[in-house]
Amino acid sequence: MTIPVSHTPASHTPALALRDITCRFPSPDGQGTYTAVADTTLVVEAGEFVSVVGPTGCGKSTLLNVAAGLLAPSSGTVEVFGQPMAFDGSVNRRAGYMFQTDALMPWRNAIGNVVAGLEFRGVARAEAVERGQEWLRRVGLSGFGDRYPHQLSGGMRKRLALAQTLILDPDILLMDEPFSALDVQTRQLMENELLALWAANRKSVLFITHDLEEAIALSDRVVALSAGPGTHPIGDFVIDLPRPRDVSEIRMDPGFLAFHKDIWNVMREEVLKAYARQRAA
Ligand SMILES: Nc1ncnc2c1ncn2[C@@H]1O[C@H](COP(=O)(O)OP(=O)(O)OP(=O)(O)O)[C@@H](O)[C@H]1O
Repeated sequence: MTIPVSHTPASHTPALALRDITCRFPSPDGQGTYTAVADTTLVVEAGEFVSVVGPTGCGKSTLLNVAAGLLAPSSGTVEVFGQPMAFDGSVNRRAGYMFQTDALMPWRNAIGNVVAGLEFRGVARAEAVERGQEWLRRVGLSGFGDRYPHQLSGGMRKRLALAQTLILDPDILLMDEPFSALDVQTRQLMENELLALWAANRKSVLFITHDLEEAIALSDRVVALSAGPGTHPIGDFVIDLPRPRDVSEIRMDPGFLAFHKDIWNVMREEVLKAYARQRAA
């Protein structure tokens, strides 16, 4: 007998759905509360690459932390593939993370870093190493397995961190300005590598960046946020530029320039507001 698992086709269930999220923090003077994010709904469909852009300090990382299960919103709900997130101290187990600063362990060599997550999950050493070598190959680091993080360049460390995240085969990738510390050329190489890996095995991606060009070059959709307080989406743009994309070539595409103009028109005032507030603080 065949038991139906679900009546809802998987493609109709978003990978990630943040609904009516508000996040308040104690205000810096300790006298009241600061509403960083207000009534924000953000949905990432299965297999979709969504970038969130917004002025500095607007609440991008706050939203990512909510999606990761690391921060309980003051109000609102989060669903991961249709399952409500409990915010009971457990993180979003369907997600892998990549932050601005990588999470490499300096005392482990490259292969040791790549397999760490598998080992924590109880995968036998031999199998973990075999899969780790395969991932080092995929990110162009075969032959570097015995190097320690300090012996690798910034770009190599990023590729290692990417392998460390992807080896666990997360359904959702949460990325917070992962390439912002890299020089422009290395950054574009990494962005292309990320797109190639994503195209090979469509994960759902929520990518935070303050760089509008990076957002347009990578994404299926770009969500622009207002300045804080009370940050909320002010624009949602479907980026229907052709794929596969080369991030440096796509920047010359007239369609790219049109998206840049449209989104920047929406963001300009918010960026100026955030800048003025930071100067006044
Ligand atoms: N744990 C916290 N306690 C108090 N205030 C916080 C906390 N986390 C974030 N904030 C405030 O919420 C606002 C949004 O911060 P967040 O880091 O999410 O912004 P961001 O858009 O990621 O910034 P950036 O572009 O500079 O990385 C800021 O004003 C920040 O000071």
